[in-house]
Amino acid sequence: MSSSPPQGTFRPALRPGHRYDASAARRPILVFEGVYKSYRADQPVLRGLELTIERGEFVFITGPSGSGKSTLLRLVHRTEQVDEGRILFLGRDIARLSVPSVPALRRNIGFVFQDFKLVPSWTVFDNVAIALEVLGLPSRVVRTRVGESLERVGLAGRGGDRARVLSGGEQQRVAIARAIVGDPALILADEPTGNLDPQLAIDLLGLFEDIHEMGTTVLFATHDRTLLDVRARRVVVLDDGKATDVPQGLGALQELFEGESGGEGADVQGEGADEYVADSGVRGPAARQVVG
Ligand SMILES: Nc1ncnc2c1ncn2[C@@H]1O[C@H](COP(=O)(O)OP(=O)(O)OP(=O)(O)O)[C@@H](O)[C@H]1O
Repeated sequence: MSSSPPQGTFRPALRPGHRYDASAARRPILVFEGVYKSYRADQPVLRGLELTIERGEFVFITGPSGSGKSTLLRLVHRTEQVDEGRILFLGRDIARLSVPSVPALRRNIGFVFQDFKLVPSWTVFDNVAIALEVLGLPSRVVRTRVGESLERVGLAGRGGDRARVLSGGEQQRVAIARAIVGDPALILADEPTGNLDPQLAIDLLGLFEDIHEMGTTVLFATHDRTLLDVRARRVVVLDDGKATDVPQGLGALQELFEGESGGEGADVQGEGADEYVADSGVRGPAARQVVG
């Protein structure tokens, strides 16, 4: 049922035309119930995964390479579909959302990728603005909100620069600005610091923490042990297709990380526009502009 939200509250809108659902806003933001996912029948990735994320949490998702961290995030974003089980976003089963409702889901979710997925030849401003332009917002609103977002990530005044002239850390800040410009309830970050040196990685983590402080739920997938040690946070380990909470300070992470070699390389300047548009469920003239 739709009604007016109290001032300053989160406005979940999971169906086109439904601007606010008061009961949805009280539910855990994400519940995984018996989730199974495999890409090949003989290699299941998630096997009956159970996990609840409350609104306002900051949760690290970690685990060995290939344990399914990216898969889990992609299932939430409906880039992949569960084989069995349910993922409830504010009480609604993501797998059961109709195709026209998927963009509404994604409007509530910002996604930050390891390889940034910027368009190198575009300006910083345009790389962020695209997330709002595809929603058809007036250019005056887009200008204001992009300016605010760039300020939040420490890039005020850089809007006119081409993305390709920015450092890796700055490019990831642009990607974060793009993820938050729509004021999402949830940020999914998939190894967002994997291409950055250790100090930059810690700086970037601080930025995600600032965003979290403003009320956004953050799911941060990483196998960078250093980041997990920066501050006591909820840490969920994926292994054998299941999710387990790791008690802080019990040395459990030590065992997990033995033999792990840290982040993998990726193409920083990779052509990201097509994937971003595809991932965003963006269609229509703006999408053609991006892809073209
Ligand atoms: N689109 C796909 N098609 C086939 N197999 C896939 C696909 N995506 C992932 N996989 C496989 O599923 C498993 C889990 O991959 P995923 O990328 O989710 O793990 P991860 O924990 O994020 O790994 P990493 O830490 O190395 O990034 C891996 O064995 C991977 O090869």
